[in-house]
Amino acid sequence: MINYRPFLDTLTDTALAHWQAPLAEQLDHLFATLNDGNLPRFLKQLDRLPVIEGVHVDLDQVAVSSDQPLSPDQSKQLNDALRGLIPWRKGPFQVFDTFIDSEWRCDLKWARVAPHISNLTQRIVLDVGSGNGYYGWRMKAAGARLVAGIDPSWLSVVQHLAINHYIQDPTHTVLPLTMEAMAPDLEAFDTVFSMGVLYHRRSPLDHLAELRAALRPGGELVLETLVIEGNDKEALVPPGRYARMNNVWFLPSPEALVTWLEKIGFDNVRIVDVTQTRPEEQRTTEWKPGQSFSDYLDPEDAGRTIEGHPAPLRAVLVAEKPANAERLRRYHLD
Ligand SMILES: Nc1ncnc2c1ncn2[C@@H]1O[C@H](C[S@+](CC[C@H]([NH3+])C(=O)[O-])CC(=O)[O-])[C@@H](O)[C@H]1O
Repeated sequence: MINYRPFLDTLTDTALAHWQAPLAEQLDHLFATLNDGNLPRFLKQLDRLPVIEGVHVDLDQVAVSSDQPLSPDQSKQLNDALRGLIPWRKGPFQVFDTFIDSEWRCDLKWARVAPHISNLTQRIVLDVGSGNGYYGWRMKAAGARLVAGIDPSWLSVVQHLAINHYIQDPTHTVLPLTMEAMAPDLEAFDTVFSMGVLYHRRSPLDHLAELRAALRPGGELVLETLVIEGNDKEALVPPGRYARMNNVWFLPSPEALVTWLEKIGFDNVRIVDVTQTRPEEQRTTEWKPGQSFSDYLDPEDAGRTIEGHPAPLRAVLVAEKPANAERLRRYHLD
């Protein structure tokens, strides 16, 4: 249903060549057994995207423009098709004369992350929970050779296709996979990002082990997640919801996260940023109507969520898989 062949072809002659055949088979099986009415509905929006000539791409701004101004018909078709893929949680994107003002200002997170990571030039990157691939474009702008985003949300997958419809880059994709469903132990990526995913996992240590298994020895993990203030032994398991999300499991302190990473076999673990989420970064826009960050906080106390938990605080950690890491057994806990 989605042609991943151009991406699969880019894996030839890379450290991911051994992933090509199993991934192709996994995607074939996924589409052969798929029973999801949303995907065809989302894909229909791609057919409405107008043909536009003379496209220029600015990946730093995640912007596409054209030599020629768009005709009123082209502008309307473009805007209608992109609005057909609302809600846009991640962005922003400038798509010719349409500015997708997404719920999240992902450029703000990228500005917190980018100064602390290894140079991405020519690196092969995995972005776990990539959403619609906003960060992948920033990684490509920073020189990455190949970026594989994975995200189980079909809307995110199709939003990526809408943007890549004009950028036309086969070396950046969003695959409809969870981390758990990805081929285990690829041991091939130079950098693995997991941003905004750890707290959604019931077994966060298994998630860290899976991330480690995807990295080549000497590769770098960039981990971003919700945290709490506390000592190196503390983590919050919020009873019920957290900031109205019903799938939040573990919010460790940054120091506890360091301990978890070291226990799973990462070296040189560093906490490089801790930032309180602010309403400027996550808010309702016309591209994501309905409730957003401010509605998730206690109206009387912005330091608390609506449920009374500590308000969202996010940390970025960077860690290395030891260069001489031996293949560890399943779950890497031994
Ligand atoms: N098991 C899983 N495996 C892979 N992806 C998953 C899984 N579970 C959920 N997701 C996906 O992870 C993303 C979490 S959002 C972070 C997006 C981006 N990284 C960001 O940092 O803004 C959370 C946030 O908004 O903070 C969603 O797109 C899920 O579909």
